[in-house]
Amino acid sequence: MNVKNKVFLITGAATGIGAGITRALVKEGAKNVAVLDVNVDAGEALQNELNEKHGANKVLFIKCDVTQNLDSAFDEAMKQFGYIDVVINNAGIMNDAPHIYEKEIAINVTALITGSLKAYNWMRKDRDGKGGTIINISSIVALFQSPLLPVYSATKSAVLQFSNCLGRTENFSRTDVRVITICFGITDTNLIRGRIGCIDEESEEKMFAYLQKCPTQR
Ligand SMILES: NC(=O)c1ccc[n+]([C@@H]2O[C@H](COP(=O)([O-])OP(=O)(O)OC[C@H]3O[C@@H](n4cnc5c(N)ncnc54)[C@H](O)[C@@H]3O)[C@@H](O)[C@H]2O)c1
Ligand SMILES: CCCCC[C@H](O)/C=C/C=C\C=C\C=C\[C@@H](O)[C@@H](O)CCCC(=O)O
Repeated sequence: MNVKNKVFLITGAATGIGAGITRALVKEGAKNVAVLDVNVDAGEALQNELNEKHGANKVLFIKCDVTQNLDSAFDEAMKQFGYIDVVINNAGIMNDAPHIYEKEIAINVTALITGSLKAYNWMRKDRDGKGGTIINISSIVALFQSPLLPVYSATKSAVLQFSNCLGRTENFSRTDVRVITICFGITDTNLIRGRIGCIDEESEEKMFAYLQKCPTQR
């Protein structure tokens, strides 16, 4: 994809993969990037770092919990930049613990679908838009059965299936909106550091031991 002079919105981009994508986009000549995240300190630090390096107002941090104020945060980005060419739904957590998994589904699935449909309705050329691209972040665990992360894996399979269905040729040909899914493998970010909540203690111990052996932990 040629990113030059394009406007991007990316959720969960204050740290990790999203922050890495943001850095790469501005380096490659993106016009603007709206960074949405709940982590205000990291989001503002990224905004300030990249604006100092690449020019004022290149990156705009907007505080956003994708389960609470996604709609108004997307509207704020649109108001600031006038159009969004590419929306990247990247915000995600990995925690299958009994008291957290519903939040995991809300962030990884519900908010991602809400963000995709909002972007789709903005961009579709059969509704006054000018086309665009939606990129949804899934995982390699969408593609095989991982015994240690059943809920997280289900959320990432849901992302893949939803995105592939929305992006089908029948939809693309009338809307000019491309929908792309990226299934990352293990990547060294906060997501895989420390202990990860699992469905029970046995799984949590196995997960901890597994991650200790990963090259990213060395
Ligand atoms: N790291 C990996 O191994 C890996 C592999 C495959 C896919 N992924 C996916 O990549 C995406 C990014 O994860 P990462 O590895 O960079 O982890 P990360 O924890 O560094 O980044 C996730 C970001 O999402 C933000 N976030 C969390 N909840 C939010 C909410 N409710 N609203 C707004 N922002 C919120 C966090 O503040 C954080 O900045 C996730 O969807 C994750 O599932 C990660
Ligand atoms: C395990 C880290 C999860 C990171 C999630 C991210 O989205 C990417 C994941 C990529 C690969 C994950 C592999 C997971 C494998 C484990 O579920 C399990 O199969 C390993 C077996 C360990 C054991 O049972 O002792």
